[in-house]
Amino acid sequence: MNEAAQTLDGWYSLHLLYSVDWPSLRLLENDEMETLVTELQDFLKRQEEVHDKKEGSYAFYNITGQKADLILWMLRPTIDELNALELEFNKLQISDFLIPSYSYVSIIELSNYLAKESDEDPYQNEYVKKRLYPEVPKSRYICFYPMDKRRQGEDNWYMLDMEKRRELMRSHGMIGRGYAGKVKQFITGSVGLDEYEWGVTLFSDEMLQFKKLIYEMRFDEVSARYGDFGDFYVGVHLPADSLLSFFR
Ligand code: VOV
Repeated sequence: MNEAAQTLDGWYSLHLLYSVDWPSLRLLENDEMETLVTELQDFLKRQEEVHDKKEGSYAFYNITGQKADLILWMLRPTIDELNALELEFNKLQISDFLIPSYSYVSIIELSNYLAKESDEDPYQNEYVKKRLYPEVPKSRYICFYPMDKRRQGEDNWYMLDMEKRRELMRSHGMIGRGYAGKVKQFITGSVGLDEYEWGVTLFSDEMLQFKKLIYEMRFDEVSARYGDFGDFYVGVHLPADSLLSFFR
């Protein structure tokens, strides 16, 4: 059997995407709208508190285009917590006006392709811990998409030997490093958990940097030959204190 990469697995991840039922929302009286928004703001405040205590993290963005209006991304140590959070969100009044458009279950993942040999327990390494249990930034923009590594005829990622995959991932990493300070990337693995194999969640203060990075990667063999992509979602940060004007 071919050698599988070893993964370090961090927080569980749930991406929830919704479209807003604007015509129904417009029918709400002002006081009803205020109650609904306050309840959602309280939910987001609880997310912020968990984030501050470093017991999880989250992101809330307004999606551009018609595929969805909102993306809520939540990270927690267990899937049970995410399951409970989704239920809590479903019971908020705002959920009566939200139409689910996509969801994605995965886990923050690091592979050992570029890891250095060491006797140290990687889960105790401070750099690794920061990546497995990350603080999601509040950058102005988000870009999220699921993807697979191709398994088609001669182009089968899973049939490449470890050394070849290592070499290819090195080249992938070098391109990514060129965007240090411009784009922050989070890779979540979902083999056996969802339809795609990885989720790519990117943050930047400049939307154009997503296009530049992803375009450059398309010419790299890992993406050019072995990448298959799902739908792309991009959006703008939606701060909790702007929600009343957003929905009204
Ligand atoms: C800021 C950009 C950036 C940087 C620095 C970066 C670096 C790295 C490194 C060093 C590693 C390997 C070790 C690890 O950390 O796991 C990875 C791993 C991975 N990546 Fe990446 N990636 C980036 C960005 C980045 C993008 C934009 C994409 C989407 C590809 C595209 O064409 O749209 C991507 C995909 C992935 C995936 C799916 C994996 C897991 C592959 C697997 O088979 O296991 N990635 N990635």
